[in-house]
This record gives sequence, structure tokens and C-alpha cells, in this order.
Amino acid sequence: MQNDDRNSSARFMESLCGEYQAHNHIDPAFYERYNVKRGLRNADGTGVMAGVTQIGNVMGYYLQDGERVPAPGKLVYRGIDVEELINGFVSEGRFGYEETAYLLLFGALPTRQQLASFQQLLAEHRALPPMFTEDMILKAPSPDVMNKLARAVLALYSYDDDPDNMSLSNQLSQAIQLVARVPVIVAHAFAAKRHYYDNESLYLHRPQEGLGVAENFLYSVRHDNQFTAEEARLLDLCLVLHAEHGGGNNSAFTCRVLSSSGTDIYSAIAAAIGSLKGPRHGGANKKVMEMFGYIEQGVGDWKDDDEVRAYLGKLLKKEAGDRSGLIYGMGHAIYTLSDPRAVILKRFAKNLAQTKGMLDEFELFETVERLTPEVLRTVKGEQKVVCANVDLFSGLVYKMMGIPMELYTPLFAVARVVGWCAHRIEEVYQPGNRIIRPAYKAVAPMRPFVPLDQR
Ligand SMILES: CC(=O)SCCNC(=O)CCNC(=O)[C@H](O)C(C)(C)COP(=O)(O)OP(=O)(O)OC[C@H]1O[C@@H](n2cnc3c(N)ncnc32)[C@H](O)[C@@H]1OP(=O)(O)O
Ligand SMILES: O=C([O-])CC(=O)C(=O)O
Repeated sequence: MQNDDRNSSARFMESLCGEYQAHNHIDPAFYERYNVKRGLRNADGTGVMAGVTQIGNVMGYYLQDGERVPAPGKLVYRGIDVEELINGFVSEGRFGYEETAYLLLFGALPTRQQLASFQQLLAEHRALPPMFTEDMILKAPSPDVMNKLARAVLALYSYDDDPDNMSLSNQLSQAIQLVARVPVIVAHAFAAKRHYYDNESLYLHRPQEGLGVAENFLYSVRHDNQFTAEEARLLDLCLVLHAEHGGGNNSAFTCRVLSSSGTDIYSAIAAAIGSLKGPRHGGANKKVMEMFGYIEQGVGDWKDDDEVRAYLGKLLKKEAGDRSGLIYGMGHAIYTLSDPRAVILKRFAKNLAQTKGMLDEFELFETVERLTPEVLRTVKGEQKVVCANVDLFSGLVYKMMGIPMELYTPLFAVARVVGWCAHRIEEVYQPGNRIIRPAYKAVAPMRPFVPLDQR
């Protein structure tokens, strides 16, 4: 394109922005006037009840006389407290992700035999279809692994002989395939990203028989295939903690919205991946680490509360960091006093920081966790009780395990695909399900059409 053309299309683009701004303002007062549940949230911040589920339960407050009372967070999978679930498999010296996946998908803890058969099924489905990596990943790589993952999941539709078959056995079988394949797609998408965008050597490792999801993931993303048993156990725990979070979280709800239309599983899961990528949702784990990069640079003395406080204020006022006004890793739609996953991950982060000589960094994370509620109150007047969410410490744990930042959000997807599949199947098979179709109050005044030469 010539310079003049470029300038004139830039000017036209600018004028289009002006056109948009002139005609698209929505008065915030409308939300109250028309009783619109912004973000599908009631006035007190609680979520609008949009469905019934048996899969997961997230508790962060209780209601007393119609008021929200903050409480320590609790996460429940299929009626079982996640902390109890973790204690169960850790104390018996097993990996827990496959057992958790079985529980979430089918609704009951597996027997020893069922667990072994399920692990075998996952192993059989791990291999991607012939030429899939070459045609769908290497030929069209992406600088963003989540973007590649969404596109690859959507592409699996054309490698499935019966993609729109809605029978329960087909849906479950597609779900098992996705749980098995998503980690492999992530590993290959990451390899392609490193090769085509970072000029690194290309290595593609095939998943190994006899290794579970966490071990295979570490095996595949490390160029020398090496990992320790301790690393695999910690990653397994992270996967369990990220596997599910109720029907209302943005990505599960996205998946349920698509599923309610009767579309195929690949479309629904690809959309959920797109949702999780967002920086206010799963993408926050990467944003947390980027934000700490800014804080570490911008704060001279990490142990000086006043300096950290002042920098957090700048983040909120969009004067520092990525200028979004957010302190990533803090706040949650449901949790108030604590996110149980953050509590567990913080414990592991502290232990790892001690052994890796990274206690100063860990303590800076703790300071941000401690000071953010106060800064949110003073700078934004925010009265809500705010705690660290799962994303505050997960990135630090991954960093100390030597897992590259581009994989933080994809790892979330590796775990959460199980929750999404469980929600999809529940949405499709619940009796009397209906297409999800909320309303939008239309506020544009009516006006006549004007012929082209009279505008
Ligand atoms: C896996 C997950 O998805 S966990 C969440 C990961 N996301 C993040 O860490 C991003 C930072 N946090 C946030 O953006 C929010 O806390 C969310 C998106 C997680 C929850 O959002 P909401 O439920 O709408 O927040 P809530 O009702 O508690 O907040 C009310 C106000 O406080 C603000 N707020 C809440 N948390 C933060 C934060 N971390 N930084 C800045 N402002 C915040 C909200 O933007 C909102 O302000 P507004 O009224 O000016 O729009
Ligand atoms: O529940 C939510 O809103 C966000 C979420 O998925 C999580 O915290 O894991």
C-alpha cells in the first residue's frame, strides 16, 4: 500500500471511531432504570440464578436477612470438598487429576478398576489424528497458545466421523477424547510458537504410554523430557485445583450457552477456551506475572509498604502497568475472605520459594495480597471484601517450576476442559433444557430510513 493510501485509510478509520463514539453512548443510568442485571449480577453482587447443576459448587459468602456475609471460600466437586478430595489421593500417594476428571464427568468416584480403565481410555485417545499436528498446528501457528488451542479444537470437528451425533455415548466419548488431546495440542502449539515466533528449534514429543496427564505434559513441553516426581505431583495438584468452578464462571457459562443451542462439542469447547483466555478470567495468571514485572521495576524497596501501596494506587488509577486499572490475581465474583485454591497454592509457593531462593519475590506477592483490599477501598471506594484468587499464586508456582509464561493460561484450559465437558453434557441432557436467551433492553429511539443522497 502507498503512503498516501495508508494515511487516508488511517484518517477514515479515525473518522469511523468518531462516528461510533457519536452514536453509541449508553447512559449508565439505564441499568438502574430498567433493572438490568449488569454482568448477570444482582444489585448486591450475587449472581443471577441461571441454572441448576450437580457438577460444582463455589461458596464464598452466606446470606443473612438478605445480606451477603463474607465467609471463607469452599470449592466442592460433585458434593465432595476439594480439600478432602486432595487429601484423599495425596495421602494414598496417587495422582489425582484423572480421578477428579472421572468424578466430574460421571458423577461418582471411580473404583480402582474403573480408574484403571479410564486411564487406559485417556491413553488410547491421546494421539492426535494423522497429520493433524502438521496441517492444523504447524502450518498455521499462532503467537498465542490459547488462540491456537481454540482453533485446533474447532478443527477436530472435521476429523470426527460423526461430530454432530448428540447421543450420550458419543458425547461422553468426544469429551474423553478432548480431555486426552487438549494437553497434547497445547504442547504442540507451544512448540510451534517457540519455533516460528521465537526462532527456537522445533521439538515435538509424543505422549508416553504409562504416564498420566501431568507427567505427559511435563514430558512433552521440556526439550529434554526430564521432570521430577515432585514436579509432576505439584502440577497434578494444580490441575485438580483448576478443573471446575460451577456453571456460572465465564467459560463454563459460555460453554453452556453454546451447548443450549444444540451445537457440537467442538464449537462449545472452542468458545470456552476463548472466554478463559480473557485477562479477567483465566488469562489473569499470565497478567499477574506481567504485573509483578512492572511492580518489581517500579517499586524501589519491596519491603516498604508505603511504596508498594503507592504503586498499587497507580495501577488502579491506570497510571502504571497495562493501564487496565486492574490488580490481577485479586478479587473474585464469589469468594470474599479466601479462595481455597489460592490458600493451597500459596503454601506450595512459599515452600518452593524457600528452596529456590525466591523468598523476596514471594513476600512481595504476599504484600500485594495484604495491601490490595485497603488500596481498593481508599482509591476506588470499593467496600467489597476482596481476597487473592487462584491466579495470584499459580503463575508464581509455575515460574518456580520452570514452566514458561505462555503456558500458564493453556495449563488452566488443560485442567478446565473437564469441567466444561461436564457442564456441556449436563446442559444437553438435563430434562426440559431450553436455549439460553436472556433479554437486552433496546434503548435506541426509532427513526426513519433516509435515502443515500439525502444524508
Ligand atoms: C479464574 C478466574 O477467573 S479468577 C479471576 C481472575 N481475574 C483477575 O484476577 C482480574 C482482576 N480481578 C477482577 O477483575 C475482578 O475481581 C473479577 C473480574 C475477578 C470479579 O469481578 P466482579 O465480580 O465484577 O468484581 P466485584 O463485583 O467484586 O468488584 C466491584 C468493583 O471492584 C472492582 N475490582 C474488583 N477486583 C478488582 C481488581 N482486582 N482490580 C481492580 N478493580 C477491581 C471491579 O472492577 C468493580 O469496579 P467497578 O464497579 O468500578 O466496575
Ligand atoms: O468462578 C469464576 O468466576 C472464575 C473461575 O472460573 C475461577 O475462579 O476458577
